[in-house]
Amino acid sequence: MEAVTGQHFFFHDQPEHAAEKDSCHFCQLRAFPIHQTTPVTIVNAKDQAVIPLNFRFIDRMVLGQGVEPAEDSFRSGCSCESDGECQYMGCLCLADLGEEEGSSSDEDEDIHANGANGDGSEAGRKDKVKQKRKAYAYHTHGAKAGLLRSKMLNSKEPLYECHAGCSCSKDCPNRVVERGRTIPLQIFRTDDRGWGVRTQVAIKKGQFVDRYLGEIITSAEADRRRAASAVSKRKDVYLFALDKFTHPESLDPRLKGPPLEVDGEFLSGPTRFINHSCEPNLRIFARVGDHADKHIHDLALFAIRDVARGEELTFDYVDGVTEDGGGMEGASAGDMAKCLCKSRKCRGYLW
Ligand SMILES: C[S@@+](CC[C@H](N)C(=O)[O-])C[C@H]1O[C@@H](n2cnc3c(N)ncnc32)[C@H](O)[C@@H]1O
Repeated sequence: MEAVTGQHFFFHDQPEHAAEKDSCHFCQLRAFPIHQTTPVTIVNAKDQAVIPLNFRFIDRMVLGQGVEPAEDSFRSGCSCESDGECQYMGCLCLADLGEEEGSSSDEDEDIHANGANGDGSEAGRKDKVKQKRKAYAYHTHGAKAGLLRSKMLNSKEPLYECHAGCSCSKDCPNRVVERGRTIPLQIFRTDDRGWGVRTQVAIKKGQFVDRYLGEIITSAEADRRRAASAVSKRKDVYLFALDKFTHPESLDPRLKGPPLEVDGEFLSGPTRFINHSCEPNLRIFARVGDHADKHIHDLALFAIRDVARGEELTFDYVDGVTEDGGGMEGASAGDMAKCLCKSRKCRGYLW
């Protein structure tokens, strides 16, 4: 670790080291536009290991061969007249959501705190309850503004957000993932699971942490990479299928399947180093901006409980789903990767 940090601090601002600088992980992280306010740091106080040299930090998805975003003619966005409208029926970005059956307890908190026009009046509260409202994912008011509402935390529903093609501003409350990471993270060497990630600030339940980035590849290319990997189960931990909207009868040929996959093994952000826990503090959600890009939807990590500053971040790699419903039948223990999460709810194996 000292060897690489020394090179970075003493040589990477010199033009003759440009090639070396390009492959330096510290320089890649420093080049992120949000580095000054929201840095990602790397520390190893355990051993001499360094981040794999064939890995590169990126801050946006990379589209692999044969993967195309939607054509401009298929793009759309909402035409809401103000940011506040982007949580109600009529915002095109929420068009795929069912209407809510009455208000949830989460919404009641917003209503009681603010009333219809933010004046806290009882009349305003009643008006607001009467309004038809879409199942907008985030709290809009008060201390919880921008946090995922409780009912979303346990849901497998995708998050629909406004985006660059919309008429609302970049401050629209429905652009939480789009605005990006606001939490400084540290990649650190764990005692027993290689690298892990911890937060440098306290995180609130429902707060967005970061996206899982990587190279978006076709399913054929993902299969090829699995086969080429010496231990294919190991390859699986870096591959995530973008299958949230995949359906064999979809009218969109790109959503009929098989889905595209994200490979974070060699190109990714800090979330690629987050370890698994059977009792995690984060959960991964599918997030879509422009509906024309559902085939390349985002994978967004949110806190599902309050997380203390310095705590290691984890998510459940299989989101609680085991092939046989939780038991170990059908697979021999020798094939399975032992889980070291040490939680009370540990299932014993990663997959
Ligand atoms: C996506 S990577 C996470 C970062 C990884 N620790 C590293 O050093 O690059 C997944 C790999 O981390 C290790 N890992 C993650 N969570 C684990 C756990 N709960 N128990 C044991 N190993 C774990 C396994 O080796 C797994 O294949």
